[in-house]
Amino acid sequence: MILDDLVAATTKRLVTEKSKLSLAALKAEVSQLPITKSTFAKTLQQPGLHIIGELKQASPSKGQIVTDFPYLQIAKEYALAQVTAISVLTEPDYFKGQLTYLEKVHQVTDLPLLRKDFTIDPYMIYQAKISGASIILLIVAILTDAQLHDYLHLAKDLGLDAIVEVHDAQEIRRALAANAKIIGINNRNLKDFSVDLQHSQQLRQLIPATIPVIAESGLKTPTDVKTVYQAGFNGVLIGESLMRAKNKVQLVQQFQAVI
Ligand SMILES: O=C(O)c1ccccc1NCC(=O)[C@H](O)[C@H](O)COP(=O)(O)O
Repeated sequence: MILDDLVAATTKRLVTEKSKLSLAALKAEVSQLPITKSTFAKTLQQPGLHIIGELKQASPSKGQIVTDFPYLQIAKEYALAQVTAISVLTEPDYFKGQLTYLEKVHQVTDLPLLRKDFTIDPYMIYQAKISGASIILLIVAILTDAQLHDYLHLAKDLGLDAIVEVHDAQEIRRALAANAKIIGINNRNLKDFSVDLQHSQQLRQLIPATIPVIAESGLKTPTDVKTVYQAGFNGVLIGESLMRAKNKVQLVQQFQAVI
C-alpha cells in the first residue's frame, strides 16, 4: 500500500535530516519562538465553507501534476481569493515538496499554513513549527493510538492545530478517542486511488457536529464542493484541480459561490 511506501521514504529522510540537525538542536531553536495558539479550529467553526488551497507539484495517484510551479505566486493568488488556509506539501519523494516551500510561503502570507506531510515522528512537528506552519496533518492509518495522543499534545504545546485524517469508521473512532479537534475525511481510497464522495458523506455522520470536518481529495468541480458542503462538511482541501487551473482565483470563487 502507498502509505507503507510513504512511511518508509519518510523514515529514511528523517535519518538524514536528524544527522544534519539533532532533535535537541531543533527543540532549542523552537524554544526561541513565541507560542501563539492557532485559531484554525475556531475559524472552521464559523459558518460558511472554508477552502484550503493546496500547493503540490506531484502525487502518487497523478504523477507530475504541473511542471511550472511558481508556488509563491500561487500562494499570493490563494490569498487574493480569500482561501481560509494554504496546504503546503513538504514530502519530497512522491509529491516533489520541500520544507523550504513552507518557510518561503510563510514569509509572504499571514494565512494559516498546513504542513502537508506524513508525520511519523515528533521531529517533524518541531520542523513544522520552525518553518511557519500553524497546522499539521496526523494520519490515523500510519500512527499508533499512543503516537496520535502524544503528537496531538505536542502540537497543542507548540500552538499548532492538527487535522486528524481518517478513511473509515474505525479510524474515526480512534480520532475521537484521541480527542481530535479537527477531522479530515479523505475521499481517496489509498489502495486503488478511487474517489468516493458518498463514502465520506456517510462517514461525516459518525462525527459530532461540534467537531469541524474537512473533505479531502478528489474535489474538482463546484458541484463536488456543493455536495460535501450540503453533507455538513466545514471545509474542503483542494489540490489537483486548483494546481491545474489557469485562473486559480476564479476557480476558488466558483467554489465559494456554491453556498
Ligand atoms: O493524492 C495522492 O495520490 C495521495 C496518495 C497517498 C497519500 C496521500 C495522497 N494525497 C494527499 C492528499 O491528501 C491530497 O493532496 C489532498 O487531499 C488534495 O487532494 P486533491 O484535491 O485530489 O489533489
